[in-house]
Amino acid sequence: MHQPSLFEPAEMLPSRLPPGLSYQPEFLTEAEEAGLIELIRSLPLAAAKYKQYTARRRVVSYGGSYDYDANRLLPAAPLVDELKPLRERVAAWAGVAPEDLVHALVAEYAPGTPLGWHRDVPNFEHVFGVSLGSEAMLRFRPYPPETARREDVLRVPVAPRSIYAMRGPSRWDWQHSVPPVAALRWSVTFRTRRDYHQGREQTNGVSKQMGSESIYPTDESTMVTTISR
Ligand SMILES: O=C(O)CCC(=O)C(=O)O
Ligand SMILES: [Fe+2]
Repeated sequence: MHQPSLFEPAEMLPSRLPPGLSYQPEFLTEAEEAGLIELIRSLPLAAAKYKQYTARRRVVSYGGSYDYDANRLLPAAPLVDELKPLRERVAAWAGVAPEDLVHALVAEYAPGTPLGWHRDVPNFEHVFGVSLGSEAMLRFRPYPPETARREDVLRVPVAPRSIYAMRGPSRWDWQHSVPPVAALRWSVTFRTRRDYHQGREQTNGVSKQMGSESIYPTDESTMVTTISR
């Protein structure tokens, strides 16, 4: 379960956060950020596909690639060596072993690129996201959507060089989205396997039924858009 930590200086955060969300600014130095951006520019990013749609952000994934037609996770290339130092840093921050971060997704958002409302695919449990380049707004709304009202949407600005964690309710009982970014931004998200945590921690009754996934397409990586408000 999420616990408040030193990483959450109250003055940096909106007054309400979805439970289970952690955020820390200045996780990386500017030099580290610049090095990562240079690396990402050399990676084979490609416009992601979601069923018949092509997403506007460009991505490359490591450790697994979700097939939205077959609704299953396919093997993907292992993490490139150059991203292993970042994975170690993220793992240390998150309190997990580096190799437990089995999935990594590098995403590039050109100016004007949004990411639609979704939950990440149910094969994974915790999600840790490092932001590079420019600020974005992460929005959260309760899930399932029919219970959501406009005033339930919470906005969490994520700065370049920051890191966030989505665990517990923020990961399973809320959807998230990113409205069109103003300037070029990248995120590197790492995920643990869902079954890795089973038996290790209480889930506090949080619903993790996969059945809902087919009704509301929920993407980890390649969603164009689902329901916008
Ligand atoms: O860019 C971000 O920080 C959000 C990424 C995201 O939600 C995802 O890849 O599932
Ligand atoms: Fe996501």
